[in-house]
Amino acid sequence: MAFRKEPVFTHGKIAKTAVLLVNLGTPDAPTTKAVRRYLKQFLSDPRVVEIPRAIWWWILHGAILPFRSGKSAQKYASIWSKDGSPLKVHTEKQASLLRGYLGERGHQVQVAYAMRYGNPSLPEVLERLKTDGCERILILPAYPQYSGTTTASIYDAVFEHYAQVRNVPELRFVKHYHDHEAYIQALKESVLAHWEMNGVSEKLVMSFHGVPKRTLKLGDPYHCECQKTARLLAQQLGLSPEQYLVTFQSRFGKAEWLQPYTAPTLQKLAKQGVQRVDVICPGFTSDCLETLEEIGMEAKQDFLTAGGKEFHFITCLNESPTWISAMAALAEENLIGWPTHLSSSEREQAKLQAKASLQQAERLGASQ
Ligand SMILES: C=CC1=C(C)c2cc3[nH]c(cc4nc(cc5[nH]c(cc1n2)c(C)c5CCC(=O)O)C(CCC(=O)O)=C4C)c(C)c3C=C
Ligand SMILES: [Fe+2]
Ligand SMILES: [Fe+2]
Repeated sequence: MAFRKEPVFTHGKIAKTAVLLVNLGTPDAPTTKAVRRYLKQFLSDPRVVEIPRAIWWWILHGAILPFRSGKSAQKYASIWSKDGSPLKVHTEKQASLLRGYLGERGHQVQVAYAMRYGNPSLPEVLERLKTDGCERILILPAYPQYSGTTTASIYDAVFEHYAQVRNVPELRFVKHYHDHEAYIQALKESVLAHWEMNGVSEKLVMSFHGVPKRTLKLGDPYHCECQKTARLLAQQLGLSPEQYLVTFQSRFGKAEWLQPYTAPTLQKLAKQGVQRVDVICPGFTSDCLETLEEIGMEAKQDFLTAGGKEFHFITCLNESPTWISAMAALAEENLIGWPTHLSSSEREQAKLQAKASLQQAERLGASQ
């Protein structure tokens, strides 16, 4: 086994702490070539598709990549911003804001972000944190609900990287925060802000990314965690069971996924005479292809074509202040026991740095 090259151990070096926000990832460009590269990495992950490797290799390379890459690239092109993929733009801004919030709360931590698939890659960012002297790393997945297909895949990639490293840092992982008070509060505020601007709809549809149904029977808690998030959010909003629905979107392949599916449910609601729906995607912390295109464009069209009159998509948490402070609270709770607190002079310095990073995030926001 050949380990990665690393610096000689030196005495007295101050060990730093990092919070690493990890999201799913996205293509580098909305082109067939870049989408193909991304899909190949994503769909080759045995956590994502559980079909035996030899069979799946033929299906992936013979049927999926040649056809899906171009179609997906067109969809990506319809949501691409001048700064790049929305998922990446939001994740970068969130990390920058989180750095500011944690600094203001008196923590001396580095905050970085990485992608499970695509760039900036997890190995590349973990390597950079090592070079920067980070001896403690808290991994914060961008997924509130745990799933073997997403959260555990981040764990795999982290372990796989450190399997090649001699001096492995202290590691902590946030598993989930589907029922965390601050996350539910951030969702509640985004719905209330939407209602204040647009009035209240007849139904609030809470659409989560789907997974194959069999994973539920095989022990994946994802379905239950989605249901719990929905129940807590509905409670906070004072909604009765008739006023909201939980649905699952983005089905891939022919097998059954978690039901009810989002698009057919919206069509059914329109046919039943529901005139207006609000759709929120609580499982996505950043807007991305699945929310902006699949919900904001495709599902909207489905609802209107089936006779619905008004379709409102409630944007994801993105850079909302309650969400960034929820992330800061989550990080803080999981940093307990690690020496991240600053002396009073260091605190003053951190406040200045925090101000600078907030300004940088605002500049990034202004250029969006
Ligand atoms: C093939 C199986 C897939 C599983 C299982 C799956 C689970 C899953 N995904 C997310 C979050 C996101 N998925 C996104 C895109 C996306 N997802 C799949 C497939 C599976 N996802 C594909 C093939 C794609 C790519 C787009 C396409 O070709 O349709 C995204 C958006 C990424 C972006 O660039 O904007 C997110 C986010 C979760 C939370 C999840 C299980 C819980
Ligand atoms: Fe997905
Ligand atoms: Fe369940």
